[in-house]
Amino acid sequence: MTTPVLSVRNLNIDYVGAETDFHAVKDVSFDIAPGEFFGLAGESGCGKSTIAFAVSRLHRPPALIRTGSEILVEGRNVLELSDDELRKFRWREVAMVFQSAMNSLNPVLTIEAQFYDVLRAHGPIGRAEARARATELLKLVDIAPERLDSYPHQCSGGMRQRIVIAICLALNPKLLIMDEPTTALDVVVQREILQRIDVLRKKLGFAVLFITHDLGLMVQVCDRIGIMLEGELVEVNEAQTIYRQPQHPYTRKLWASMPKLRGEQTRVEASS
Ligand SMILES: Nc1ncnc2c1ncn2[C@@H]1O[C@H](COP(=O)(O)OP(=O)(O)OP(=O)(O)O)[C@@H](O)[C@H]1O
Repeated sequence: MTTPVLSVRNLNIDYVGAETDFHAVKDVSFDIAPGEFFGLAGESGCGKSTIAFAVSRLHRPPALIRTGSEILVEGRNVLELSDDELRKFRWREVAMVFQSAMNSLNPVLTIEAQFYDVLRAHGPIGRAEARARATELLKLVDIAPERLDSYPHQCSGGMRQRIVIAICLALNPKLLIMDEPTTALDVVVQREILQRIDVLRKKLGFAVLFITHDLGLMVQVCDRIGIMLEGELVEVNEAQTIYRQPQHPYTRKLWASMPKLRGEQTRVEASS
């Protein structure tokens, strides 16, 4: 069997308070295979983002990962990495697109400079080489190279989001975490971006951890889906099973709370 790109084992996370602790993630375990598109769904507050931040080692106090929890990326425990190892781990092994990623670009730097910052932070690279690499990366997300000279405010929301995704792919990560990456965008742009990601992960081989509360969107793009309820992972199944034969009563309840989908549910497929 191939080693999973991500293996989460008995993950317990508390938010430590002055009086009491809040147990936000409760003994969660799941695997993501290389190249797999894996979704985590559940209502707001069920702990999805807390998991995403822990996997990228971006969690901050008061979040506290309990002893005994394991997060393995290709078999290596992320929770034991030193600061130096962490610097190499971020972007190279795991890259994360946040909820409001399109607003995370630096407004006073050109797109080229923002690519340069990431590329240069991970090894010596000249301006010309960085520009060539950035051009290549922009092409992957269907953006013309002239945009390298633009500032973020000169690009649309959907374009900025695709630029952030291209920056995330700059160092060929094995896992791309996307936490509600398209929530602020209209449905057409949202769909286009997810189609692009689907094409890219097939072409480049990275796996995706996709987080959203939109189960309908999730079944269209994911291979497998985990359903979370109040910090617990209550069901993990193939996307089609989640759609056609949901096993857990809460998964059925989630569907019942969503507007009815009409006709056959088909996967999002796009040509490369
Ligand atoms: N800094 C914090 N301090 C205390 N509690 C927190 C903190 N951040 C999150 N929580 C709590 O932890 C729980 C899980 O939050 P989390 O953001 O992971 O949920 P989520 O499923 O990602 O929600 P959403 O879909 O709204 O982003 C929630 O009850 C939230 O209120």
